[in-house]
Amino acid sequence: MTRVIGLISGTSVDGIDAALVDVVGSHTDLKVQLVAGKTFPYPANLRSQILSVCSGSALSMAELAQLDDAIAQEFATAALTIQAEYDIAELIGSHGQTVYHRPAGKAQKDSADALMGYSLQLGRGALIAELTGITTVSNFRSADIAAGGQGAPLVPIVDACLLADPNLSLCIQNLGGIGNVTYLPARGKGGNNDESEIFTLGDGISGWDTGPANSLLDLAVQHFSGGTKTIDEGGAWAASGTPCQALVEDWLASEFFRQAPPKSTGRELFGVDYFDRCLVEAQGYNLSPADVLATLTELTVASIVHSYQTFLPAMPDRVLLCGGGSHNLYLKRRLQSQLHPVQVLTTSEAGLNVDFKEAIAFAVLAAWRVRGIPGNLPQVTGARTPVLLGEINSCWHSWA
Ligand SMILES: Nc1ncnc2c1ncn2[C@@H]1O[C@H](COP(=O)(O)OP(=O)(O)OP(=O)(O)O)[C@@H](O)[C@H]1O
Ligand SMILES: CC(=O)N[C@H]1[C@@H]2OC[C@@H](O2)[C@@H](O)[C@@H]1O[C@H](C)C(=O)O
Repeated sequence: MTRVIGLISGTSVDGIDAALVDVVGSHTDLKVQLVAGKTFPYPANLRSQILSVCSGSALSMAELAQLDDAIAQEFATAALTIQAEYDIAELIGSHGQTVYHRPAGKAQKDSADALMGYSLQLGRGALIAELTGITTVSNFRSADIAAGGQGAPLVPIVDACLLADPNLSLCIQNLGGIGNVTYLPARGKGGNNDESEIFTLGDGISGWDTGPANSLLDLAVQHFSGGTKTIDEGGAWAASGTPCQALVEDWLASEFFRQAPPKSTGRELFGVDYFDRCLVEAQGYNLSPADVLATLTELTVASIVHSYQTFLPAMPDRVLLCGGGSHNLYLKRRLQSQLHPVQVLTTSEAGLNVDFKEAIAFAVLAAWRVRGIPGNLPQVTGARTPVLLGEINSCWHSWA
């Protein structure tokens, strides 16, 4: 058993999810026990600095260094706090804070080469290791990208190990700032049922980013509330509106939703500029703020359902939701209605906490990294091969 701390702040930039996890086994025998989980909100000024960088504001090198260290310090404090009342962890897996994600894509003008991806997560692991005295694995996406992959999503392999069902095909649908799905065929049907090797078992598994989940909803809430609210609690505001289907259909016709996997995205596409364009287009339909929120919720729902219908071999038997959007009851209800007769539940109902699944996944990926086990699924990210994910920042001084 290895006690590991998993740390991540996602595209919602709401704070650091920290999970103290006991990890046992490796692939199909993988077991995790969540000892403690807590979200540490960013200080308001740090959050707005990060959001501004994510929306394309320029930064000097000195400001970049300052931001990187400020984030690393918050992550280190989260790690020290989460384990304060428990036996200390041997390892940290820190995803860091994504501030820029450029997916691998089509050839650049005048070049035969496909454009390589680039993804930047701040909160350097070396500083977290130094401040906590715990060896820290960080920078998880770069090796997959160097191998020609998208660098995302990375969680599907952990979903496969922890959630695959012998009899039911599943979609594990994350509803964070951005949405992503892992498709898991029933283990007993068609797929390889080898208990020892996830990369052959990975045969029928697929996964990709589905598009915006909450990023546009949060921007809309902030806009319509004059900055007094950050989220639509339970989806109540959106539930009081009516979605404009004509707008949803227009938006769904855009390139990202038509693109076949492997694909990933971020706030670079579904951020402030996209939301501003949505607002302009909504003006033509005379929509109230509640109608705009309902319409943006419907975009999330339609993009998910459309991508399952288009890119999966068959609709799943069951969808398990996770991420903050699984607390949005209106979003959940609309998904349930559009996916009918597919059953919609949450990963918590399958034993994996909806709020800490991503942090748990990076704890597992860190444990694999130090044991020399690759962590990407090439058929998901598009990488040429499985690769070791993450850089190990050893903490020598804690051994002295
Ligand atoms: N009670 C709630 N009601 C409605 N929405 C909620 C609730 N709780 C969380 N959310 C939504 O979930 C978002 C946070 O989700 P989460 O923490 O999973 O995102 P993230 O991890 O930052 O994103 P990503 O998975 O894209 O990296 C919030 O910004 C909000 O929109
Ligand atoms: C670049 C980046 O941080 N991508 C995140 C983001 O948030 C959701 C979606 O976009 C997903 O693909 C990815 O995160 C999860 C943790 C992943 O890699 O599986």
